[in-house]
Amino acid sequence: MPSDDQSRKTVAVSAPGKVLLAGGYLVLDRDYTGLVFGLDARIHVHIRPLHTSTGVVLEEIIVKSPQFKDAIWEYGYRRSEKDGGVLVHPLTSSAQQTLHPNPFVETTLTHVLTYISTKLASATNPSPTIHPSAITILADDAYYTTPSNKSTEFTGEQFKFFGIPLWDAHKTGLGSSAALVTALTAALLAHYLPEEKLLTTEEGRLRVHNLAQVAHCVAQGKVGSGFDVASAVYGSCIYRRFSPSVIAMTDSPGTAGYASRLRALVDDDEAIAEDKEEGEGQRKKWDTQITKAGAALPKGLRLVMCDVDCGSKTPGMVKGVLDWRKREPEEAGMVWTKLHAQNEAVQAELQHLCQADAKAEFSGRFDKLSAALADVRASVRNMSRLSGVPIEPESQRALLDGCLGVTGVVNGVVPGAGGYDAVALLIEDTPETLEELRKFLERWNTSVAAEQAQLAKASGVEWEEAPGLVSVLEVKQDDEGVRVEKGAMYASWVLRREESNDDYEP
Ligand SMILES: Nc1ncnc2c1ncn2[C@@H]1O[C@H](COP(=O)(O)OP(=O)(O)O)[C@@H](O)[C@H]1O
Ligand SMILES: C[C@@](O)(CCOP(=O)(O)OP(=O)(O)O)CC(=O)O
Repeated sequence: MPSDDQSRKTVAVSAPGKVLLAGGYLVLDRDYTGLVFGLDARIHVHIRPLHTSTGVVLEEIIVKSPQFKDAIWEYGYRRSEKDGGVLVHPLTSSAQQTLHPNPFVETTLTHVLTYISTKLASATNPSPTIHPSAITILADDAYYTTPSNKSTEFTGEQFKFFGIPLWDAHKTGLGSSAALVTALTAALLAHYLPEEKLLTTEEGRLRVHNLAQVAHCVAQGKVGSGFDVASAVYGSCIYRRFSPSVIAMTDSPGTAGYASRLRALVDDDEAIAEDKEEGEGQRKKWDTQITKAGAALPKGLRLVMCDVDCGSKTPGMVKGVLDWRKREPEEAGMVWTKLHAQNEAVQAELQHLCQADAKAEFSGRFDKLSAALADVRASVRNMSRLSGVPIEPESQRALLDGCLGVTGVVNGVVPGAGGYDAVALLIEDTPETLEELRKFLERWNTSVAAEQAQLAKASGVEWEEAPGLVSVLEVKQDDEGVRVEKGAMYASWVLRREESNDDYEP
């Protein structure tokens, strides 16, 4: 076995989910910022060398999500000629893979392996071997609504077996794809490159950020602002996006010179980067601004997410809002300006409260914050009404208003793109407030279920018991971005599924 293969390490990396508390839609435009909190729900990626029992070296990477049924993706890869990079293709032997591709995994492999191939290349070894590996993805529970009728949980373990295929899982909207792409990017870099300081230096972290942004943008069709990848890398922050032109590489993997261009882009390398429009030697093409100061919650306040087990399709909503903005620039411009000022007022009040932490707590301490969030909600509803996109739909408005009636709930918003994803509340951080909130949601669910049953009866439809509609997600704000984890905590998951593939059978 070649010595560079032996030097490859088994590595585990995790990255956090997110909630965009303020700045939805506006943050798509570089003139505006978004306030994003990282969460303690993380996506974990474990990577190890893949050795075949025969010793035959295959160009293959196997990716598994063992918490879900049938979630195995097998990829072959090959270096393309003329510096075109590494092309990754699904191995067609897996029928599931054809039916259920995983573009986020595939695109990340293509881009990160291409980048790695340029980093490993040297004058004496221009085409270094990329050895096969086995990757395991594990997600904290909060990313998916637990199916009420399929509790196949392994007690005492950190991760849950969901008992359903990934494509049937209901997402809670915490940003699984951005956390996955970020953790996978960092894990691949740490595994294949002989680097110790990937996540402990600013430069290393920036490289993970740039590469993950490119891979996520390509997989997602370049519709997002990248706030979710930024928070997966850096944790909570105030985010100003990079200019869209930064990642406007018009060619695709496999075209001559793609690998060097990708490397130049990711490393922001003036020696190789050529930007004919902006002039040569333009270093710092990446103009992302990530500010950690000001993206914190004061002591005594915590974030709570309430899952509504429904979900919305963000790209369609983004299109709807942007189409309206194009159609009605004056009307939308007024909403943008007002909402921006209100978002900034929320940021300013949070900062003020953080600085005043040392002072004694007093009742009414969060009144100003509550009012600032109410202003934001009013403008978001206005945006909803004018654009015709259900950003804070009526049912979410009623839920938020209902929660506001619980003592200790400061206020809440439909985060990010809004719609029917989980709502975010800021509450006083006491066990009593959380308990009261849970009780309120139980009553809420009972009354919604009763209402639905009555409607069904009136229309003559057979009634089945309604599932729990709204629940508190076990998740909190957490400041830390992508980090290296101890591999040992994944051992049972990495091994269990290999020993017993029967577990995948329905
Ligand atoms: N546990 C997982 N294992 C493998 N891929 C996953 C996992 N969770 C999410 N993904 C990938 O991320 C996609 C969901 O991304 P997206 O629709 O952007 O939702 P989100 O808002 O959670 O990011 C899935 O279709 C899948 O490709
Ligand atoms: C509209 C947006 O500004 C915010 C969307 O935030 P969400 O948190 O709703 O995102 P998804 O996880 O993709 O559903 C689009 C963007 O900035 O990318």
